[in-house]
Amino acid sequence: MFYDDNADLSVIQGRHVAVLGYGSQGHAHALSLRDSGVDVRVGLPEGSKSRAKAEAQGLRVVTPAEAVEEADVIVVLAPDPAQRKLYKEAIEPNLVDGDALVFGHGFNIRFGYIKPPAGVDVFMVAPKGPGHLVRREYSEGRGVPVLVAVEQDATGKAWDLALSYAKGIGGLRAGGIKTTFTEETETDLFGEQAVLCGGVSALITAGYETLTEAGYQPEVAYFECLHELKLIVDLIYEGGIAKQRWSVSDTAEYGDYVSGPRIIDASVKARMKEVLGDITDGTFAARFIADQDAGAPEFAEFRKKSQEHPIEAVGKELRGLMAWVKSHDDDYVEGSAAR
Ligand SMILES: NC(=O)C1=CN([C@@H]2O[C@H](COP(=O)(O)OP(=O)(O)OC[C@H]3O[C@@H](n4cnc5c(N)ncnc54)[C@H](OP(=O)(O)O)[C@@H]3O)[C@@H](O)[C@H]2O)C=CC1
Ligand SMILES: CC[C@](O)(C(C)=O)C(=O)O
Ligand SMILES: [Mg+2]
Ligand SMILES: [Mg+2]
Repeated sequence: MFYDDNADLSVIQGRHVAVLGYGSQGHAHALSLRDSGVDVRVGLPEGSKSRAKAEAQGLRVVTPAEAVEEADVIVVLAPDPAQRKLYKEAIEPNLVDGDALVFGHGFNIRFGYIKPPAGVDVFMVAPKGPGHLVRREYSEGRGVPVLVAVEQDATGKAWDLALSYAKGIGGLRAGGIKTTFTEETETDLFGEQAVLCGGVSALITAGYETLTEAGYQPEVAYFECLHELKLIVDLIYEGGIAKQRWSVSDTAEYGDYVSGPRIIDASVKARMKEVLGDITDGTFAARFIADQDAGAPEFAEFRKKSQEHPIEAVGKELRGLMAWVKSHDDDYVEGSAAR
């Protein structure tokens, strides 16, 4: 594990950084690096709706090509499917030997959509958390753990720079782990699909549907299967699964042992292995990129269907009645997954 004492902030402070993209991760990296005393400019296309936000937050915005030309550390934080074209059009023509190309996730390198030239450093600092929380934690003096990998060390100094960058966004306050682009990409895609996003969303929805279809009140089902999850996860975050079992009733703990494995049984684990297989052999990446290249019709349909689920309407109403449950993010539009 790497912590703040293992990195020298002056390394990244001595470079010129271009953050391309100002979404979930882009705004967090750009603002936290700026607050860590680093020279940062943001690269966004003319007409990008993020331009006004970055400027309002005190950052200088230029086009991606101008940003790459000015800088010697180029951070690729546009959406994964947009990175290939961004690289071809704005990054590759303006890269010079000695520059560093930085990623927040290894997708485009792991699946071969981007192939950097030999003379540049290529590294990754991948926060293990959503960008809005990466920024929130940094601002509150804490951090989100990061995975750090060097794919290409052209200058012989890529590790020092990568760790310095990780310190600049607050990642080494929480801890950094050395990894590879392959390990980060495959575990990250698996985690978000099987557990953190796909698995949890499907579990919540199935629980809610089971209760409401049996005639229980939707509001009771929402509190039981969604709202209380945060309170339970807070205990797991603080003290592992054991602490959750320490706080819940013996009735709940016994029911956990009896019924948990009936829900998440060996067949679920077998399907998790299939999901991991689709990730490692490139099936998932190819399906995602093909849909994006076709204008994302499958993605749009998935989003529409999930946003129309009754759990979202019930949740909106109930959250509106709890003054303390409010979004920390001014630009979040209630009920929409789109950024
Ligand atoms: N979201 C997360 O929390 C995490 C993301 N990552 C990784 O970080 C990277 C960025 O993901 P994320 O933050 O979700 O991305 P977002 O979807 O939030 O990125 C959107 C931003 O990118 C801009 N953008 C879109 N196209 C371009 C382009 N061609 N050139 C420059 N900017 C562009 C958008 O501008 P506009 O407003 O005009 O659309 C917007 O500012 C990915 O590699 C992802 O896997 C890693 C860990 C967690
Ligand atoms: C869990 C989703 C994630 O991998 C993340 C926030 O870490 C992502 O790609 O957004
Ligand atoms: Mg992740
Ligand atoms: Mg991810």
